[in-house]
Amino acid sequence: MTDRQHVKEIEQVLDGTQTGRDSFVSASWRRCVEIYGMDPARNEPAHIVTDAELRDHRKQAEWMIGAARSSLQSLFRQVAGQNYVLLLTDAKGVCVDFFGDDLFVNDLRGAGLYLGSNWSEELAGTCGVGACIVTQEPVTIHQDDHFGSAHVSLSCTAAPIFDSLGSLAAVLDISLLRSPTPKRSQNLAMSLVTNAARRVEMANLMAESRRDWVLRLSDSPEFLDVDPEAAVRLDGSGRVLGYTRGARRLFMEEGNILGRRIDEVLGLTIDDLPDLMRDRPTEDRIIELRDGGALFGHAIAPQAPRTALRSSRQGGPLAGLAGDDPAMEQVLARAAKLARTGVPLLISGETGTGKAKLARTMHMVGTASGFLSLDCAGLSPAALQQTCAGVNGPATLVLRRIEDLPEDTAGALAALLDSHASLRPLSTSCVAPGALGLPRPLFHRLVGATLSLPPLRQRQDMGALLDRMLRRRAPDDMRLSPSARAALLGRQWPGNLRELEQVLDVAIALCEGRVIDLPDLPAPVDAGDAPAVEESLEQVMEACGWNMSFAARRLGVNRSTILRRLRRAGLQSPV
Ligand SMILES: Nc1ncnc2c1ncn2[C@@H]1O[C@H](COP(=O)(O)OP(=O)(O)OP(=O)(O)O)[C@@H](O)[C@H]1O
Repeated sequence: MTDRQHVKEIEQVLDGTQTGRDSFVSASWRRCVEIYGMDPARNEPAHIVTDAELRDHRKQAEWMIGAARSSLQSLFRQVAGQNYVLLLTDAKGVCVDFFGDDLFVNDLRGAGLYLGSNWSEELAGTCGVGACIVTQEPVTIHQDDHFGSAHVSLSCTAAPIFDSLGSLAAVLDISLLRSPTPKRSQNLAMSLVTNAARRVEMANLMAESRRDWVLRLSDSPEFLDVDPEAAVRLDGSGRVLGYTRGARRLFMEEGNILGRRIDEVLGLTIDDLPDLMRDRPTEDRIIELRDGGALFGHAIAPQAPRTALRSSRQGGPLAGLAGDDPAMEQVLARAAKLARTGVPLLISGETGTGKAKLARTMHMVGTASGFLSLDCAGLSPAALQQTCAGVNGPATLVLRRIEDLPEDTAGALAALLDSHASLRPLSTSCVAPGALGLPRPLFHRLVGATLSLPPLRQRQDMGALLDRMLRRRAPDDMRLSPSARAALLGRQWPGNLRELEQVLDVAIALCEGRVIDLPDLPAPVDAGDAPAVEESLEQVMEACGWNMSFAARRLGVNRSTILRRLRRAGLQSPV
């Protein structure tokens, strides 16, 4: 297109003729003439700020330049050899960081694709950065989409970067000096630049959230831990302190979520966050949305310790583990006092009573920043060492089902704890401390104090637990009929909280309307099979007629574990 044709098309657009341009281009042309008073025939070169002004702009944008650097570097590597240049501009359109091929520096500088160029729309006319600042959306301004004829050889694709309060902070632009004619040739550039902008927002949110919770969200479990789509920053009471643009889009219908509590927009509370930490399988970390959809969540605990809880009564994550139950209150008050010490702890209780959850929550209110969690069944010395190899600095080591620790790993674990004094072990076990059968040296490295969780059937806060679990799993207005509630309160719950969660999941799935009734409840599993946690191995064996398969099933372990435990305890069948 010649300059004359370009000017003519701009005039047609101003007269209201549709010429096939994207609407945001036509709108920008109109602003250029009607608001900034620009002449379509102009051929002005790029606007470059002075060195002193550039220093000022860079200084103001220092935090953003830092947050964006590694994303820009990786984006530049992806487009290496394809003549793309990357510009990071501040919210006013001044280029504060730049990645381009040294071979073309003079050409790039001449075209304004360089440090210090000012691409605000009121100076440069229609351009990628300028249109992005005005629309706050990603845009491609391709060749003669540009207003000024000086820029019509360029193709510029720009995406906005927002700070965690939702204000425009910067623009990331990827440009070509010369490009193929079809605009769609820049579709890949658009996807690269929007993804890079999302990662910069994420890096920025993470950097400013060291003392707060971050909840990262993704609709696919594969990307949850590596490249999530959205994130929110939460204070200790679950209020939203900041978010990425992805989260703003996600909660669009909720309006502004800043300052609101997360349970007002998602089916979870701050107390649920420990369940969404990385030690849980990704596919278990599901969060229900209010519109019936679901997302996967990854919660990252504050890295710096919060103020100590003097007692669980004062609120906070530990208090969220129970309602009004005297036994739980005692356990949690003790847990709150022990959480911030380095004392090794054993948490015992029947299967599903919430031992692992209590361990994670204690880590959260404790002082250690690192967090490791290992299942002891079948754990080899090599796997143990490999998991703990990268530890530097204070870390919590959760050892789940310590009673299943293979004999040959016991020595390695004792040695590891001796060589890593900053590792604090929190072990969980379904058998009473006295029946653990661990070698004495290891036992005393693991059990400085004990916490024993009551079985669900003995808890007096089951009503509150039921309501809380239902609120988290079902739509807001779903409730239990009085007879369904009474039936649940009367059950034995050999699988404890885990079983309760599963029964509710089944009931929610089977329920036709909004009221869960008796027929929706799955039948209780035979309470006679329930193992009593504090039962000794000998008692279990006797109850099972010394049949190892029965005993294995009753304790929820395999036969070889029973054999090993019998050997350790020096027990033999009386017949
Ligand atoms: N206080 C609680 N309130 C609500 N749900 C809970 C609570 N504690 C645990 N849960 C839920 O119950 C289930 C079992 O919890 P957890 O894995 O901590 O039990 P556990 O005692 O470690 O089990 P096991 O010994 O079988 O490994 C989990 O899904 C967890 O989210």
